[in-house]
Amino acid sequence: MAPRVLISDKLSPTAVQIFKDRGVEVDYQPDLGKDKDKLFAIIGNYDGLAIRSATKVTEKIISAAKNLKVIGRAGIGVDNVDVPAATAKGVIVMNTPFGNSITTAEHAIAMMFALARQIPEANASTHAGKWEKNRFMGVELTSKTLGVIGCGNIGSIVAERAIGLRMHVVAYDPFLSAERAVDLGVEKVELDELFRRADFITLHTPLTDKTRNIIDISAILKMKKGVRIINCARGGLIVEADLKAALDSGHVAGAALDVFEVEPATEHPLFGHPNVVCTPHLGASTTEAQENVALQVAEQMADYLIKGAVQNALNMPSITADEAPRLTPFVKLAEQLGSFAGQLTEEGIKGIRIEYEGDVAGMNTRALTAAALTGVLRPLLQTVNMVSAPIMAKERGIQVSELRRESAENYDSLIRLVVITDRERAVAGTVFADGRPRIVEIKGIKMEAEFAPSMIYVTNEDKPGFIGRFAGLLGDAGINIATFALGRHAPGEDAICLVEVDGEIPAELLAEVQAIPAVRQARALTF
Ligand SMILES: NC(=O)C1=CN([C@@H]2O[C@H](COP(=O)(O)OP(=O)(O)OC[C@H]3O[C@@H](n4cnc5c(N)ncnc54)[C@H](O)[C@@H]3O)[C@@H](O)[C@H]2O)C=CC1
Ligand SMILES: O=C(O)C(=O)COP(=O)(O)O
Repeated sequence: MAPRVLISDKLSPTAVQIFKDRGVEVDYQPDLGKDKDKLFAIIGNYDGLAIRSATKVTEKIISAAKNLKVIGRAGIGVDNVDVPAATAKGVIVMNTPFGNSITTAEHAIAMMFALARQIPEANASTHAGKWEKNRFMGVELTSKTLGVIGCGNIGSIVAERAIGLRMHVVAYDPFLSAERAVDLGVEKVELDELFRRADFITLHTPLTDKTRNIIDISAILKMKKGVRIINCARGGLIVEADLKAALDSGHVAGAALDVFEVEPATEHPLFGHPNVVCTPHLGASTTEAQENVALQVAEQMADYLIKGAVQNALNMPSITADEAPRLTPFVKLAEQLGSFAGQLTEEGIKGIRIEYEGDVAGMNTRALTAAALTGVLRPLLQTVNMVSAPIMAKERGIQVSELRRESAENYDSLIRLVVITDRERAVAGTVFADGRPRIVEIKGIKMEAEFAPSMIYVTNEDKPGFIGRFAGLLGDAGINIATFALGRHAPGEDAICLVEVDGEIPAELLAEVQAIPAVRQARALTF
């Protein structure tokens, strides 16, 4: 069945077309995002949800999203999505990190000019036939200092444009390297210094617990009297009541706000203030940016739903569309090896080491490790997947490590999964030329078996007579053997057998196998 996507915010028709072209069923309801009850009622029908900022994807919505696999944000900020809740539920959250950044940077520059020359007020006055030439006196931007808070994609475009306007740019961003600052031509400073020196301040950080309320009254009091503030990032970065007080007192000469603490903002204490310029979250609203983000989000979501490719996900390693076909059998192998180990491990797992040997060591091992963890954890957590497995393992205190070797002894590629409890148990496998995963080693014993829906795994002492009795019990129980794989360390030592059977394995049969004197353990496994 074709995957189904709901678009719940206004997106360019390009997105609808791309979904259709790629074989994804699409339901375009551009106003639905505003109706959280309706969204809650219908979200269970969809595999994908494409949004902008109006749709709030809360934990409650995610809990009702029974089939959801991917949330695609046609834009940058994902503060309207409960990403931890999505991750816990195994839902990928992806955004389009560059599609609207130039447009948003241009809006910030436009807002800076609007403030400097009071363009909106002058425009309204002129339209009203007042010709108040003497009322409006602006300030020049040239030679002024612009403080950029958050110098990532958008902040650095704003900085470049401002330098072009002959402004001096100081930037505060803990993740901005000294080299990047030099390349951009900005001066990297601490936040207090930025507050002290800037004539204009523009915000370009995401809204996080660290950045929320970054501009409050104590910050404002560190700023120059007459500072002008521009916010085209997120409303929660500024304490709006503090900003109003500072505008009223004249400490802040002007503010330009594209974003608000509560949106849509239809009434607000700053509305009507003569020194405040407002736009209704228009930062990303140009034809070009909306084409970019719609096209990109639809391609990314369709690639994931149809081909398993992952791009620009915030909670899952990337898998490109090119590598997906080659990686897929190894993802399956890693998950099945994990599942094998997970089904056999009853003690608390302290750690998992995944060893990649040969060609597979050069592949996307982050994705493979996520798949292996999924397999290990599935017996405990039915809904775990590659998105949620790494965080679930971390929450359970399981230390995960990867080891890569360029060459493998007997195969082009080998994955060995080692589960560490009070001891270490290893299982290894490969993918043959037919694209099908095989187990090739269990506890250091070489053997070869395919993973099958119903299997019996037996460890025993290598003694004559065991196989005959074991096969006899299966025959007596009417269980047909499909394949039979054996391995042992050395004559008379530890031996294992992995048998694929048709149909389910009754518990009584397992108990009978377990009672054969040479048998150490007999377990039913499913893949
Ligand atoms: N008004 C609008 O329509 C739009 C608003 N935005 C907003 O702009 C934000 C920034 O977008 P990008 O530049 O693309 O993101 P980005 O991730 O490229 O850059 C954000 C920068 O903020 C920095 N940062 C993080 N925490 C910080 C802190 N505590 N103090 C100072 N800097 C900090 C990061 O190091 C990073 O360099 C988005 O998160 C989104 O909320 C984005 C697009 C449109
Ligand atoms: O991309 C972002 O972060 C934005 O804020 C743009 O929001 P929008 O898609 O215009 O609702």
